[in-house]
Amino acid sequence: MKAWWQLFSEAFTPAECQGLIDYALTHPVQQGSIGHGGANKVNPNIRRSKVRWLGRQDAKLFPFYARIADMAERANNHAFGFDLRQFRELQFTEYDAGDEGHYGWHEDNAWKAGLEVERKMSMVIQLSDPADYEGGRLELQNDPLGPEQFTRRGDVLFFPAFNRHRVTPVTRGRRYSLVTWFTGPAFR
Ligand SMILES: O=C(O)CCC(=O)C(=O)O
Ligand SMILES: [Fe+2]
Repeated sequence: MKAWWQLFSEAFTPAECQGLIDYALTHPVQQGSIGHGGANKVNPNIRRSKVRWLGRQDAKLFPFYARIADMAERANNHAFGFDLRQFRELQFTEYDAGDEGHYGWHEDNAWKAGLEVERKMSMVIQLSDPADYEGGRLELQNDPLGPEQFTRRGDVLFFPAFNRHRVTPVTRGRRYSLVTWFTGPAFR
């Protein structure tokens, strides 16, 4: 592993980001949960956000998934060197100032013994125009992002799932992000 994160700045255009938001909002909404596998729980103290799942089988999204797969491979080859086999559905996330949308410090992998496959690399895409919200900063524990980094619409960030991170409360407006995880044989 050579870095704690890898950023592709403005990899998607504002129009692409808006198109994704509009399309994602047509999907059924759920309350964001925490935990993995069968143990998913809703705990608003740790996480307050709404999620919508964008299916892997949706032909409309194939080109988009292909671009993500390509970037993921470049990020992994360049920065992490993990053994990754596949990636999950896209999670479209909504954080609203109205209910102080946030997600407290957490890791995305499970650190559970006996797992065959686990989340190893995480990805977040910044879909919202930064003028549309305040707060809602993604913070990384290891090698923190600078104040200007990962603030632009269309920015794509990859990091090891075990780099602890959080999203600070949204204090004005609404922030949308797109998240997915790349899995492979569990860390040993
Ligand atoms: O929305 C974000 O910026 C990150 C969300 C996150 O960490 C997660 O869903 O695991
Ligand atoms: Fe996360």
